[in-house]
Amino acid sequence: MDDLDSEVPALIDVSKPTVELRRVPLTMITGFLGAGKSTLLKRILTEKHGLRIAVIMNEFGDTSDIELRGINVSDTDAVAPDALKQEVLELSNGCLCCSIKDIGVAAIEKLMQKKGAFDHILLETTGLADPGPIAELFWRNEEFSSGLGKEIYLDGVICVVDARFARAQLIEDRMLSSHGEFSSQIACADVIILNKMDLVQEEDASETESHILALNPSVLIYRSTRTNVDLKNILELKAYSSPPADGSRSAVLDSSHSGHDHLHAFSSLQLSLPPLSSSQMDRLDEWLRKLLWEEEIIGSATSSVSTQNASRVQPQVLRCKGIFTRLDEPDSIYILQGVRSLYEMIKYEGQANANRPGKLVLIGRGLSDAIKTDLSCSLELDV
Ligand SMILES: Nc1nc2c(ncn2[C@@H]2O[C@H](COP(=O)(O)OP(=O)(O)OP(=O)(O)O)[C@@H](O)[C@H]2O)c(=O)[nH]1
Repeated sequence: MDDLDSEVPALIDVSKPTVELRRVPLTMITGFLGAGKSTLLKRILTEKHGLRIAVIMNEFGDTSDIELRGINVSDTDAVAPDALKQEVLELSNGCLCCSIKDIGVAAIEKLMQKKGAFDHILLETTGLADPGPIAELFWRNEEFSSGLGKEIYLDGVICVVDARFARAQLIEDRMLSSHGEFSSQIACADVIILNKMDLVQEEDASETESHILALNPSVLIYRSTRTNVDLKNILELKAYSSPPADGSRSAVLDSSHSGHDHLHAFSSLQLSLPPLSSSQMDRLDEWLRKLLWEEEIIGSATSSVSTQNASRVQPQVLRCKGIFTRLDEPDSIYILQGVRSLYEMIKYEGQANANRPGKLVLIGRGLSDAIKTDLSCSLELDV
């Protein structure tokens, strides 16, 4: 991927679960044009839900017409460069609404000056944004950990999907020679709001859900009309410090989807792993580094598709999640979370695992069964 960091990120020591106390959770909202992101934000900014949420958006758009008496525009920074000018509306339901042109760390740093005025941050991205690089901003790399990471943590990525047009959009994305943003948004999401259910039949919605799960087997999907989901389902997810959702409902997708008809399309791979020995855990870590950092042709799609240029395709992992157990540590589980080239493995003690099997979920491009074989060989497992 062109925008991947060329430098190998340092692996952070995360042997103890990070304490999330006092840090403010941040949720990213993505979704294709017209899916219902503004509708969701408007709801949050106007409804009485008792939550103090700060919403950051690129610029006041549909929500600028919120007719609330006594709206108080404060903190307009007259000397800041255009991109950093931020307006904060303090709303009567306790929310803060912020507008900034360039969403990024600077916008959040500025918002954090109002710390204490809110308990959660929602960050809206534009309909065409690939959330991957933005999510990476909030990853616990060293720079983030020593700065803004002390104040906020990425709680999860929500994607609002138009139930009426999603299927067509996904099919269109598959035709592209490079992946489309829509697929990328779905691949990166922890929760999908399947919106505009009033416009579709049940069977269409189920089919769309299958397409979504094929791309991202561990995502949670909530159906909605006018984004009327319970906010509890999208806030406080702790998606980056919890194991992947039980993939049982997406079992159909497992490797069957990876032999996809188009090499450039996103797909997912789900691998089951037995409890591992300590040396297998070391080799797993080595293998992940090879896959995520070196982008070697571990499992190029050549094995499933015999086209001449297939050997040019390298696996590119956008998101990985996993849960592993160790034979020598029956009271611990290890959770893997990764966005693109950054990943971490967190050990949770006091979790009787009864040697339950582990699993690894990879979401990206050019994933094929050859990756499974490569991992099995590395760990000396029977395939
Ligand atoms: N029928 C129907 N219309 C909806 C629903 N949710 C939102 N809409 C309408 O769909 C249109 C687009 O909704 P927005 O919330 O503006 O979508 P958006 O994702 O913010 O769009 P962009 O800002 O262009 O990316 C608006 O006219 C909404 O009123 C729904 O559940 N059903």
